[in-house]
Amino acid sequence: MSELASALPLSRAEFEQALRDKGRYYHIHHPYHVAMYEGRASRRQIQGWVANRYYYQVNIPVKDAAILANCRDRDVRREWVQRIHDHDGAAGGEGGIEAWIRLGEAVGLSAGEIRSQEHVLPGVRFAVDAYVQFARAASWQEAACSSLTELFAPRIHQSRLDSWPRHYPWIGEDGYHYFRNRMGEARRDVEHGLRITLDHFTTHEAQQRALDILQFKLDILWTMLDAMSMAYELERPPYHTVTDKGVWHRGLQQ
Ligand SMILES: O=C(O)c1cc(C(=O)O)c2c(n1)C(=O)C(=O)c1cc(C(=O)O)[nH]c1-2
Repeated sequence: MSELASALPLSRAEFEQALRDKGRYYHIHHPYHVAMYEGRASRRQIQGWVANRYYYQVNIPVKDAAILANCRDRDVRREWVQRIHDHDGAAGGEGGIEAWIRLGEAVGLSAGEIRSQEHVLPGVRFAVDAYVQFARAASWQEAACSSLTELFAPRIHQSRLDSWPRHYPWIGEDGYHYFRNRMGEARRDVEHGLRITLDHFTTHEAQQRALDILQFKLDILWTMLDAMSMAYELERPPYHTVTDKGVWHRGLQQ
């Protein structure tokens, strides 16, 4: 192929397909996640996942606020702001963060324990912080593109709804609201994020960058589960060779 031909951009449909093809690296394939939906996860592994993922949940609206702060397009902001309401809860309604705490209670954690972030591992914290930092520093279009792992999220939420009640009857029914709510919200979010991405990244170089951005986000999700595998599956939490106490820091920006 000549250099000129290789520099041609993908068509809109081909570019969308290339983004969707990144789904093969989604954390649904991480062994920690596979163990959870195949019923091989211990109670402690599920509790550890829920407690650690709380840090992702509370940072999503902060990340979305950073996108809004960088965006001068009122129409985009009007649509994007809905994501903050979804997680923080609009007046009178429960938001995703509250629903996540209910999931935590349903798996046997207390609300205080979850909110304190005492179980959040440094590796999870660093991965999530990298996502928020990226959204602050990047253009709003690039940050919107980084949310596109949500293309693959309805399937992962569905996999939990299909398998968890069967494998883990000890989890209370009240815990499943979060996953149910996200099925519709993620589809709507992704339609918007995809529109922005397909409109903005139109040259060959820009499309390659969008694919790199999506890979960066996939790396974040995968790395979070790597940290959890070390702590709750391999029993090698940070400093395990030195102490059995969780001495790591709990965040410097509380
Ligand atoms: O449970 C999951 O596996 C999962 C994954 C993702 C994702 O792919 O980033 C999100 C969510 N859940 C989620 O609940 C959510 O609200 C969410 C927002 C975003 C984002 O990047 O803006 N990703 C995700």
